[in-house]
Amino acid sequence: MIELQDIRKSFGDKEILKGVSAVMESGKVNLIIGSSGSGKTVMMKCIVGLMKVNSGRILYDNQDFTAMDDKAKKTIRQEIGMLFQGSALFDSMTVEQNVMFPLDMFGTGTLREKKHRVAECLERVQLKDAAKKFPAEISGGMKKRVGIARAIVLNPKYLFCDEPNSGLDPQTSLLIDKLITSLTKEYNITTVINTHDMNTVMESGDKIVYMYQGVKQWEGSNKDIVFSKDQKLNDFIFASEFLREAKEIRQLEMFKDGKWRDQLKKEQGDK
Ligand SMILES: Nc1ncnc2c1ncn2[C@@H]1O[C@H](COP(=O)(O)OP(=O)(O)OP(=O)(O)O)[C@@H](O)[C@H]1O
Repeated sequence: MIELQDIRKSFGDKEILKGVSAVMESGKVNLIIGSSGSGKTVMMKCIVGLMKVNSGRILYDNQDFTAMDDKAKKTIRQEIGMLFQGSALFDSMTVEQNVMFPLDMFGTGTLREKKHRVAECLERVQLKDAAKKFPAEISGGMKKRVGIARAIVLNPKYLFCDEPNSGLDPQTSLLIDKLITSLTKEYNITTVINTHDMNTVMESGDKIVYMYQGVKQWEGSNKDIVFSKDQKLNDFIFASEFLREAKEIRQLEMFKDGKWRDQLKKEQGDK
């Protein structure tokens, strides 16, 4: 679990994060959504320590990351897996060498054990047959899966993914989302995803934090979204006529199923 307590971040006199508090839960895919410039990337960089907050606290499983010395921060960093936008693979290395890289940097164990772990991760993302290929020889979706294998090779407790579906077609995106969700649940990882992808929001959004101009405007799950009355969130998610109609149909279906009672209760607590 990662807890943000009233974090603020400014550049000069421009305040980008205006006191954000949120909980990123373990075993869940926690999504950060919001329009361009709302502060999602700055927030993620603050959480992983690439940027320093001006005030507030960030707790990794109750340990105050913001108050740690460099040595303690390094320990937390070794428990973090990162999937970068565009996969960020090394072009001159094969798929298996790319996945081996974090093990060579931070891992312990013999070469044989490391190779075994790489094979295990490639198997998990169904890329065993591509082990000897170079990034230029595989598709965008496969590159993402290599990125995922590399991100999980050190058994992270925390996984950060920046726009994991950028540049992928909707079907491949769904496969990537499902893979990230199943790994998150299987290994009880606290996964944090920064995304614009509405399919991801609807399919994988166990926990969603919606950012608006540096403020946490709304939080809830993909099921709550259908019943949310937050106008800013609705304008952002259901931007097209088509999606607004789809939302109404979904509400009707839930109404018929009787699922609306729980949602209505939640809605009353919604802004
Ligand atoms: N290093 C920096 N120095 C100054 N301003 C910055 C810096 N990084 C980000 N910003 C500003 O912070 C604001 C939020 O940027 P951020 O990248 O977090 O937005 P975002 O929500 O991730 O947008 P997008 O969806 O387009 O990636 C923007 O106004 C941006 O110009």
